[in-house]
Amino acid sequence: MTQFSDRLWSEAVQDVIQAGERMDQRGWVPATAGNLSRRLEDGRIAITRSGGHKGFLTVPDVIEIDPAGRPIDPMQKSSAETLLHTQLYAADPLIGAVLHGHSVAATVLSMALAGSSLTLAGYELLKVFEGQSTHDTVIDVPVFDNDQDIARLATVVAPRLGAMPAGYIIRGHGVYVWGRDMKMALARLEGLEFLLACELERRKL
Ligand SMILES: CSCCC(=O)C(=O)COP(=O)(O)O
Ligand SMILES: [Zn+2]
Repeated sequence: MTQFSDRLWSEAVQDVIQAGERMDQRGWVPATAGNLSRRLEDGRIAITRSGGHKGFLTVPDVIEIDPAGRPIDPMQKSSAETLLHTQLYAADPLIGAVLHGHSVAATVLSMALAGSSLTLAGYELLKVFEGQSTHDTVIDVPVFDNDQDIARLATVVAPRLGAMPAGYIIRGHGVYVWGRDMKMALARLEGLEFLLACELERRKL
């Protein structure tokens, strides 16, 4: 490994650690919930180890996987949801970071909804999502039933991947959001979580 690629790896690991801290500050990664990944400019993928608190990540908690989701070191165990990250990287070469959190709003709202999508309309903050320039728009956020078989869940997610400007929700579980880099993924996650919290509040009125 060259000095240059070492630097890339260190930056990616720091991005993941800092994003985990930020998600924890917002209450989106309770207990051992959530997982985070970052694709490097050279194509390598850094992802969180399975288990452990994502708000207190250290350098060895971020490990390298190949594009199929296999840890480069077979002794290491990457996130149980690794395939949901790698399917996004495979679908879009512009994606540089993927975040998964378990917020109260995403969990409660998706359990209250019967359908396969949540409609968000009229919010100024919708403009945080790709291609949106006005509040006067409607975004459908896909909601998939939870499944402990992540490979099977990935096959259910796959057909809708092209039309997810705000990410997607797994019912009773959490959200998946991504971006061209970690900063963008965090902004989108913050935007989606804000809107989910708004929807939850609206239902109480
Ligand atoms: C107690 S959280 C259950 C697993 C999960 O949904 C999650 O996000 C964390 O799994 P990981 O293997 O990435 O730690
Ligand atoms: Zn999860």
